[in-house]
Amino acid sequence: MLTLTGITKTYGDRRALDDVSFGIERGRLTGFVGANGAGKTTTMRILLGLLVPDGGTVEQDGMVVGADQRRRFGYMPEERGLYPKMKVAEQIEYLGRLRGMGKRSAASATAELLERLGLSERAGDLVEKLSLGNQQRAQIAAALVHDPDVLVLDEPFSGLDPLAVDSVAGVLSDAAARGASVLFSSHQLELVERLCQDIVVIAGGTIRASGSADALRDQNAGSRFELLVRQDLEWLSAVDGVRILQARPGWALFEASPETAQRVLERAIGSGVVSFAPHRPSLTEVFREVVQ
Ligand SMILES: Nc1ncnc2c1ncn2[C@@H]1O[C@H](COP(=O)(O)OP(=O)(O)OP(=O)(O)O)[C@@H](O)[C@H]1O
Repeated sequence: MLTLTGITKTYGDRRALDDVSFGIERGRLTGFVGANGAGKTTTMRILLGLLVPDGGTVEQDGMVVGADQRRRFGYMPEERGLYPKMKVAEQIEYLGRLRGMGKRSAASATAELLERLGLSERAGDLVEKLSLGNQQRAQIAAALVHDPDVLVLDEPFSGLDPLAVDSVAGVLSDAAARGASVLFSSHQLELVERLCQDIVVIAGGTIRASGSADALRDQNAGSRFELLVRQDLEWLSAVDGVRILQARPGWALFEASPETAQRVLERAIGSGVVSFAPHRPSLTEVFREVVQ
């Protein structure tokens, strides 16, 4: 488990991170979400040792992370950084060798990753000849080539076509299945919801929520209920303490205390209730709620 504790970072007089703490578990994908300027890149750069925090610690299994552990990290920075004049496969192999791989294992890991990411045919092209999306796939291969223990990726899915999204999702999930701790930032909440077991939400430099996606959805289920009846539901808006969030004929999503919800249910029984249940929010709804 990789743990950040009490991280603060100030740029000039602007506080970018304020007491940021969360964990990234092995064997799971953790999605890092937050609006523009929330502090994701700053956090990831600190995690990778590219930026020094003003305070706080980064630990792996209880030990402060240093250069040795970071050799087993893989990362894709916000500013994509491959050499434009080098051939794709040569470059990924070279990066693998820099991280201590033998020539043959670097070559075979590169070939396998390029194949999985749909880039085999471009292996001999110069990086600068690739489209931006293909450069991004090459960058992801570079982050993964040495089979890292920890993977940190700044928006690995931005600008990728749907097939590329699927292949990148596949290689990240496999890395997690082999025991890596994987953290990636994204603005695509539906994708994060589909892929990630764990979520961290940041806003204005503070962590607003973190934990398993299921737990976050349950914790935020709170006071929302969904009601489906056979007859009309016009009476619902007149019930004291009910706030209707969405409604269609015979169906409504509303907010109410448990006691009020109980009264609604009693009334609904007379309207031919089909279903009545607490509403489990989507990640997008949780996100809106916790960043407010
Ligand atoms: N080098 C810097 N100098 C001054 N301020 C900075 C610097 N880098 C980031 N900031 C500020 O720190 C805050 C956090 O920025 P950061 O890049 O970490 O956000 P982010 O969540 O990654 O945003 P985005 O989704 O837009 O990439 C912002 O207010 C940003 O303007």
